[in-house]
Amino acid sequence: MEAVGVAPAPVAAAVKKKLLDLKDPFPTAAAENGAKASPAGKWAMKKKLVGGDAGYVLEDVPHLTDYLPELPTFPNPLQDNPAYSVVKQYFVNPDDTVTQKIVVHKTSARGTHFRRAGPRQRVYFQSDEVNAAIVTCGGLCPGLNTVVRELVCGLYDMYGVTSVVGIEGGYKGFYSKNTIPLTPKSVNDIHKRGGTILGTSRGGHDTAKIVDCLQDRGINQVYIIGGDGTQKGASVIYEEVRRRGLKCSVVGVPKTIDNDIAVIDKSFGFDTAVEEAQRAINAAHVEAESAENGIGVVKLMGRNSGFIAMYATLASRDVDCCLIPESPFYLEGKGGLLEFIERRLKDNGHMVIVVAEGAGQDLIAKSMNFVDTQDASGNKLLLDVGLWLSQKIKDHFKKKPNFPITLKYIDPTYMIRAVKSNASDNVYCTLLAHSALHGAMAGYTGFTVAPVNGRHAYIPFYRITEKQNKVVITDRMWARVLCSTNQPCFLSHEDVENMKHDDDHEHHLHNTQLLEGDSSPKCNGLAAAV
Ligand SMILES: Nc1ncnc2c1ncn2[C@@H]1O[C@H](COP(=O)(O)OP(=O)(O)O)[C@@H](O)[C@H]1O
Ligand SMILES: O=P(O)(O)OC[C@H]1O[C@](O)(COP(=O)(O)O)[C@@H](O)[C@@H]1O
Ligand SMILES: [Mg+2]
Repeated sequence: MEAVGVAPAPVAAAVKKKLLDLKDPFPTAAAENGAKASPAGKWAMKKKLVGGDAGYVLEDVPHLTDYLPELPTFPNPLQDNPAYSVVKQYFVNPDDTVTQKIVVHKTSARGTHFRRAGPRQRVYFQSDEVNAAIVTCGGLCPGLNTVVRELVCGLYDMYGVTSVVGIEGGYKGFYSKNTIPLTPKSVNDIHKRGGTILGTSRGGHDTAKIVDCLQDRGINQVYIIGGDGTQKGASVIYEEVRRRGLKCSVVGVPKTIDNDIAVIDKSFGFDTAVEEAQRAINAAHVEAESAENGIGVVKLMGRNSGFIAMYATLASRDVDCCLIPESPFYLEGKGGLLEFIERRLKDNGHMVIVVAEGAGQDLIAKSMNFVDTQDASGNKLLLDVGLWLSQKIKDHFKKKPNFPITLKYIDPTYMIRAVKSNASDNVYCTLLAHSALHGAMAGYTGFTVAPVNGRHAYIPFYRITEKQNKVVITDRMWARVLCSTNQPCFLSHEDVENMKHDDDHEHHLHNTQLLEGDSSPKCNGLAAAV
C-alpha cells in the first residue's frame, strides 16, 4: 500500500521545480522603460509560492505588508455588525485555500491552490481612512452596474467607508476626467440598467499617469472591473504602486461577456448573454420555419472563444449548426458547410446557423485580401462573418435555380451586451464585489477575485492574463454540441488525432510541470461536472 500524504516522486520533483521557478511573470513599468528597479520593485517581480504536503502549492497573492511591513491592523468592524453577528464562523480562516484541480486520483498531487476570499478578523484600513475608487474598462457586459453598486454599498454598509468615487470612461478617465462621488443612494437602482454608469473605453492605459492620479488623490483602494486587457493593465498599475511604496490595494474584478478569462469558473454577464441569445435564435427559427428552405443565421459575440455560441446552441436545441473560432470549418466540397446546409434543407425544409463572430476569420480574410487592423486596446478588428457567410450561402444557391432559399441574417450582438444582468448574474456580481472589498480591507493587493470550483478565491494577476479560456474541441462539451446538431466536425481523422496529441501534451506539461492541468472549459463548472 502506498503511503498516505506523500506525492509520487516525479510529482514531488515538479513541485520543487515550480517553487524554485520564481521568474518574473510580467515586467514592471519601470523595468520596461529601462529604469533601475527599487528593492521593493525587484522583490515585486517574484511570484508568491508556498509549498505544502503531498504536492500542495499555494499560488498566493501579494499583501501590502510585503513591502510595508510595519502597517498596523485593526479589528474588523463586521464583528459589531448585527446582520453578520449571527453567522457561526463569519471570518475566513487565514489558512483556507481553494483547490484549482477538483477531479483527482488517489495518487494525484494536491496541486495548485489559491487563497480563499472573504472577511478577515483583522483589517489594514480604518473606515475613515479609506478612499476607494472604482473604474470600468473594455467592452460592455451585463452586470457592470451591479458590481459597482455592490462595491459602494458593501464598503458603506459592512466597513463604514464613506469616501468612494467612480472614475469616468475607463483607464483614461484617471488622468483626463473628474471623479464621480458614489453613495448608496446614488447607486441604489443602477443594477436595473444595462451598460455602466461610469462609462468605459478601450486604449488609454498610461501607467505612470494613472498611478500619479492615485497618489495625488490619496486613493488607497482601487477596484478595476474589466476583461483580460484590463487585468493586464491592473497588473502593471499594481507593480508601479508597489515600486512607489504606496499603501494602495489594487483589486481586479474580471469582466468578459465572452467568458474567455482562464482559471475562473465563469465570468459575470455570461449567463445573461446566453439567455438573451435565445431570443435571437428563436426569431431566426420562426423565420426559417415559415419559409420554403428557410435559413436563419445568427451572429453571437465571441472574439477568440466560442462559449456564448456553444452554450446558446445547447440551450436552444433549434440550432442545426454552430460555428466557433476554435473549430475551423470550410465551405466547399465534400464534408463542407454548403453540402451540409443542402442536405439539412432537403431533410427538414429549414435550418438555423449560429456563428460566433471570431469564427472563420481566416477564410474571410483570404477571400477579401484583408489587412489586419486593431482597436485602441490592440484587439484585432474582426470582419463580419455573419454577412460574409450569408452572402456565400446565397451565392451557392443562386447557382441552383431549382433550390430556392430564403435567408434571414440576425445580428443581435450589441443588443445582447447592452441588457441588464439577470437574477443569477446579479447575485454572482454581489458576491464578487463583496469578495473584492473584503480582500482589499484585509490588505491584499495585486489580485483578481473570482470563483474557482464554486468557491471565491484571490488569484494573482499573472495567472489569469497568461492564457485565454477557450472551448476545447477535443473535450466532451463540444462533442455534445456536435451530437445535438449533427453537424459535420470539419476535421479529418488526422486533424483529430493531432489535436488530441497536442491537448495530451499540454495536459501532461501542466500536470507534471505546473501541477494544474485541466483542459476542460470551466464554464459554469458544467463541463467538468458531467
Ligand atoms: N497589455 C496591456 N497592458 C496595459 N493595459 C492594457 C493592456 N491591454 C489592454 N489594456 C488596457 O485595458 C483596457 C481594456 O482593454 P480591452 O482589451 O479593450 O478590454 P478588456 O479588458 O475587456 O479585454 C484598455 O484601456 C487598454 O488600454
Ligand atoms: O465593438 P466593441 O465595443 O469593440 O466590442 C466588440 C467586442 O467586445 C467583446 O464582447 C469582448 O469585449 P471585452 O474583451 O471587452 O470583454 C467581443 O466579443 C466583441 O468583439
Ligand atoms: Mg478582452
